[in-house]
Amino acid sequence: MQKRLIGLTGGIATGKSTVANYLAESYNLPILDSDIYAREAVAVGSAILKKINQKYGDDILLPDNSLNRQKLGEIVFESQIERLWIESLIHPYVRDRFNQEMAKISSDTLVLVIPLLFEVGLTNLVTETWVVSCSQEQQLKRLMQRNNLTLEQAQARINSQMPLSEKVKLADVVFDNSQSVEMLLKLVNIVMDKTKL
Ligand SMILES: CC(C)(COP(=O)(O)OP(=O)(O)OC[C@H]1O[C@@H](n2cnc3c(N)ncnc32)[C@H](O)[C@@H]1O)[C@@H](O)C(=O)NCCC(=O)NCCS
Ligand SMILES: Nc1ncnc2c1ncn2[C@@H]1O[C@H](COP(=O)(O)OP(=O)(O)OP(=O)(O)O)[C@@H](O)[C@H]1O
Repeated sequence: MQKRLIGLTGGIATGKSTVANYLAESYNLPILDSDIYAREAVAVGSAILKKINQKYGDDILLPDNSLNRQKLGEIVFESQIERLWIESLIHPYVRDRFNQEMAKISSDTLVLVIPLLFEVGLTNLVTETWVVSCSQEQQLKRLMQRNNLTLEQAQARINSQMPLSEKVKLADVVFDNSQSVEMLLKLVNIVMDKTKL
């Protein structure tokens, strides 16, 4: 039987992790998360971190030699050229890690959390696409609060992604996370009930 591979995406800070954590806890579904692999890619001692260090100097590292993510974030979300360079290093690694981990999991249903699912064209990895959405105002507010960003920094991160309205159009299933987390999780229950195989 064809495995059910759910590609969970959305805008930055719209609620993907909230949905993924709930699917893991309440439905016992295995979750693979591209942000985790992207962090693995730049681990201390990795070839990719060395390249980043060579390009941006020692200021891009923290005292323990790990990546200063805040500093790299300021660079890549301000410049498309820098972002494309980082992506060209990290995305092939992330794709390989997905393939490796997917091969190990025997469960019928699997969730792949991929913020850039549509931007990077990874939809061929999944059998259905879920988008978590919310209003622009809420997205900005949640992002600024969670990452302690200014309005300009948060807006730059949002602008670096495909507009949420376009992701909504491309999705098989859309979750409107404009209200409470409880409401979001209720929507997840409804979709899980309806799509039970
Ligand atoms: C720039 C970095 C160091 C900032 O790290 P930080 O800890 O602040 O953010 P984190 O990694 O937790 O990402 C948070 C969110 O930012 C968004 N985001 C990350 N990278 C990108 C990108 N290249 N383009 C658009 N949005 C992005 C995603 O929605 C992601 O969920 C980091 O995001 C990164 O390494 N990005 C490049 C790799 C990448 O494209 N990752 C996306 C998943 S493959
Ligand atoms: N319905 C909601 N009401 C209020 N806050 C919420 C709601 N849903 C999520 N949040 C908060 O918004 C922030 C973003 O949520 P979450 O981390 O799930 O988003 P994400 O899409 O996984 O983000 P990222 O793209 O950065 O990985 C978190 O601080 C979370 O607690």
